[in-house]
Amino acid sequence: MQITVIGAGGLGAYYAAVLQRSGSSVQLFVTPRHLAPIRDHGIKLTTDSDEASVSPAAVTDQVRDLAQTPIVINTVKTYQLDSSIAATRASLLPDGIVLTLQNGVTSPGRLRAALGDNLVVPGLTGIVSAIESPGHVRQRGPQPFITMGDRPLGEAGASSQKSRIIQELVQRLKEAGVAADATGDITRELWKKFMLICTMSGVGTLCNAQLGEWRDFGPTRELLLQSVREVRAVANAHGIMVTDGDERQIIGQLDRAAAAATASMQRDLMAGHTSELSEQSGAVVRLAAEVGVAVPLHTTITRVLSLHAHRGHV
Ligand SMILES: NC(=O)C1=CN([C@@H]2O[C@H](COP(=O)(O)OP(=O)(O)OC[C@H]3O[C@@H](n4cnc5c(N)ncnc54)[C@H](OP(=O)(O)O)[C@@H]3O)[C@@H](O)[C@H]2O)C=CC1
Ligand SMILES: CC(C)(CO)C(=O)C(=O)O
Repeated sequence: MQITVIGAGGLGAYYAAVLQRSGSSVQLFVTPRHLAPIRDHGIKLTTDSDEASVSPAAVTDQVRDLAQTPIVINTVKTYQLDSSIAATRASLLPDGIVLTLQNGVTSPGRLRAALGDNLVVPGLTGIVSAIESPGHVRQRGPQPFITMGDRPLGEAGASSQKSRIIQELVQRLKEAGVAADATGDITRELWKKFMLICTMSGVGTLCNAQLGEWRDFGPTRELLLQSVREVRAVANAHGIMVTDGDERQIIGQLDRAAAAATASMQRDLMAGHTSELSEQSGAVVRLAAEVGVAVPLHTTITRVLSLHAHRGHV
């Protein structure tokens, strides 16, 4: 099966490599700094137990060179989404699908607005992976997973053609060693992950500490609980049925996560890089305003961290 992956960062290089290695034909669209390393040496994939080099079937940084494929996986960061639209459109067959894997809840709608209806399949991934240098990706920890919608965003009944493509992608990911599935309730799953990531990113950066320190200290643990509750309140006010059980599940995941963990947004802000703040706590604030829900903690996080972003570091 032919699959286009947009972006060769932590997610894109990892998924391009494992899909190509397990027999899919991957076309990889990259920014110029990734082109020569991957074209000349393939993707070097380092995991806790293994090291391999995999050459994608095709790699390019030119939209005009892209072939159309039935599946496009968009892995750029949320603040890079607009710049990736031309390549996403050019690499998609008219009856194909685009899978989004960004953290947050806004990417599927943004891509749908740009590309049109019935193409965009929202998804999320559990993985810890990062680029060591262009062409070299390192994945740590347990087996990655991907959960995706069982139909494109906004499509009422699943069209059999699109359902077939989604099931085929799930199968290809499983063959690549990824725990993949498709669900009829992807919006709820996205919001559950949103509760987790906004808390890790927002409270972690505000505290300027590793997860274990602020999670287990009474006063800042209150912020963890408040953050999860605020995001859930926004979800519920938008009609998304995130439950008490979901809330407990997310708090449990935060409690079990490694004490030394930090979110990528925290690391980005600390390093003075562009961050996903506006699509994490910033999006919580915007989405809360739409439904009249008060989110004082995420408002504070957004305001304080935007100062850090403006200054160039935490
Ligand atoms: N990495 C992880 O462990 C996880 C990440 N996520 C989410 O996944 C998303 C991606 O994260 P991650 O992979 O870590 O981010 P990275 O920054 O590592 O990767 C994004 C890549 O996309 C490239 N890119 C940007 N614009 C374009 C474009 N127009 N065309 C082609 N490529 C482009 C970037 O190029 P350049 O390098 O030149 O900037 C970069 O290599 C984020 O939303 C993140 O929150 C979710 C779960 C886990
Ligand atoms: C879940 C987690 C923390 C893993 O990388 C993440 O998505 C991020 O750092 O942005």
